Amino acid sequence: MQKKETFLVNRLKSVGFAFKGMLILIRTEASIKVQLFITIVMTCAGFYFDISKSEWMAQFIMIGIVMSMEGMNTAVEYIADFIHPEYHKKIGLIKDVAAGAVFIASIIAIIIAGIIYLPKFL
Ligand SMILES: Nc1ncnc2c1ncn2[C@@H]1O[C@H](COP(=O)(O)OP(=O)(O)OP(=O)(O)O)[C@@H](O)[C@H]1O
Repeated sequence: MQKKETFLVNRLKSVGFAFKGMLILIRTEASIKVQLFITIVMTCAGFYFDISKSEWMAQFIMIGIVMSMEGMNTAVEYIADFIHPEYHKKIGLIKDVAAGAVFIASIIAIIIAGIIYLPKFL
């Protein structure tokens, strides 16, 4: 019983730390702010064009992937700046690759948005 409570308390604490991390991202990262704005716009567009259940799912999956990738990219940037604050070719490469991962997700998100919304204009 004691062990189970400790496990639960630890899980709750982890959720608290994760929530704190999410707030830090929203408060400090310009890209996350932009993505949140895009999320609001796309949600309004979803209601306006009355998109289907599967279109809502595709839209939110892509929003989730892009924003999570952005969060991981920020974490990589923090690690890189912490372990090597000075200029280094390898740090540049590491940051570029992490940013590239966000870029891939963003391109797919734009393609999915095109698949959902372009037919509504044609
Ligand atoms: N210490 C470094 N050494 C070498 N190149 C670096 C270094 N820091 C940044 N760069 C280069 O500058 C680019 C931008 O890095 P920066 O840390 O400013 O990210 P950012 O543009 O602020 O990203 P985000 O908008 O996602 O926060 C990197 O992708 C890399 O090419």
